[in-house]
Amino acid sequence: MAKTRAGVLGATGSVGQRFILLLSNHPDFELVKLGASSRSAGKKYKDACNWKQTEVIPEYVENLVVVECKSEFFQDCDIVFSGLDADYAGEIEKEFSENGLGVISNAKNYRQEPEVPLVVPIINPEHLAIVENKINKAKKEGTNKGFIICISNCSTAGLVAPLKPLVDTFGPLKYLITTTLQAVSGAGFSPGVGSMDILDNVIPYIGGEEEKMEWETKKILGSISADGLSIENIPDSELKVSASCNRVAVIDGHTECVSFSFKSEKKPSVDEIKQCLRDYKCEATLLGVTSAPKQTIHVLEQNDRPQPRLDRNRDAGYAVSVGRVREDTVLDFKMVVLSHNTIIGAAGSGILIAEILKAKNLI
Ligand SMILES: NC(=O)C1=CN([C@@H]2O[C@H](COP(=O)(O)OP(=O)(O)OC[C@H]3O[C@@H](n4cnc5c(N)ncnc54)[C@H](OP(=O)(O)O)[C@@H]3O)[C@@H](O)[C@H]2O)C=CC1
Ligand SMILES: N[C@@H](CC(=O)OP(=O)(O)O)C(=O)O
Repeated sequence: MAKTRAGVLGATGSVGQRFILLLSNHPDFELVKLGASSRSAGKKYKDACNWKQTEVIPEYVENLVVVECKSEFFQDCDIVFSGLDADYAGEIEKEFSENGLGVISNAKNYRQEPEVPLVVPIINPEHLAIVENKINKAKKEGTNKGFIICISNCSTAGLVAPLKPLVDTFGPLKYLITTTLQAVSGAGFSPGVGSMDILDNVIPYIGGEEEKMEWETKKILGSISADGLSIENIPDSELKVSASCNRVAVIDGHTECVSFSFKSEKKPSVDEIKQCLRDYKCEATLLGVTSAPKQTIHVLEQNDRPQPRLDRNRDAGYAVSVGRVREDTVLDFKMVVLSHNTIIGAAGSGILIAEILKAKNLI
């Protein structure tokens, strides 16, 4: 099958670099275009970018010349991934979608639009039906086939991953409380978190993060409207979510301590919860797409797991790890969740979404 031609916006940043690594040597995609700010445009990628990954820059990417983020330069792309700074993503992604391009974005700008799916591909790929409906309509009517799909906030991705199979099996949640320990790569590279701020320290504030977690959870766990064109969030009156977010001196991998209660009086046992998580297979795995995790959720039994350094790369960062599942003295249950913030929390989710779209012949 012919490779799908891909572009990356914000290619020089933390998420952009992850996109490049995940796209290099990918059997389904060919990376053909890199975009960043006018500061980087015109330079070879290796000169424009302050590469901070533990793997080297893929050889063929080093000499690609970075272009400005204008849709006219990306018309040879079948799909565009965005790791743009949110201050600029709004205008740029809009211009791309208005000019016929499909954008899968890590930026927060369009997450709250009801017609834009907010997707954690191992959890709610069914929300992509909105884009499928839009593309089919555009094909039939010869109208603009551009679209935007948003990837969720990275901490929210880890949070909803174990909750969705539990909700599907044991019914809706009523209360949800989470305290996060978030890696520094989540803050990006420009300016990122200074070493004097984070070494020997914990910062108990990440601007806007708690609000995003509390809101996005209700959209991701929400449902598609009857006309198939938008998402209906779980109403605030049905689910109370409280998040407290902290930055810690970890490079990659967000850890979250999560407590929750079901709405129903009839509660599952701890063993039933663990079994439900172990049995869960995401649609990407069932479709057999390239990056799908073999095991979507790893349930760890050791008392001191999951840990970022030891567990973040399970299934190449596309899986989520859950440990310390136990009864809670205030809510029903509590557990610890770990997810790779720049893979399943960001760029990897973008790749997995594109693989699902490709498997369904939508790109
Ligand atoms: N880091 C993470 O774990 C996650 C990040 N996100 C989101 O993804 C996005 C990118 O984050 P991150 O990679 O951390 O950020 P970085 O600061 O590391 O990178 C930002 C990118 O945006 C580009 N850029 C900046 N200004 C402009 C402009 N005016 N026009 C075009 N491009 C511009 C930069 O290019 P240049 O080098 O030329 O300045 C760079 O490529 C953000 O919206 C962030 O909120 C989402 C989930 C997780
Ligand atoms: N705020 C997250 C990363 C991020 O950029 O999130 P969002 O995509 O919601 O802006 C963190 O600091 O770890």
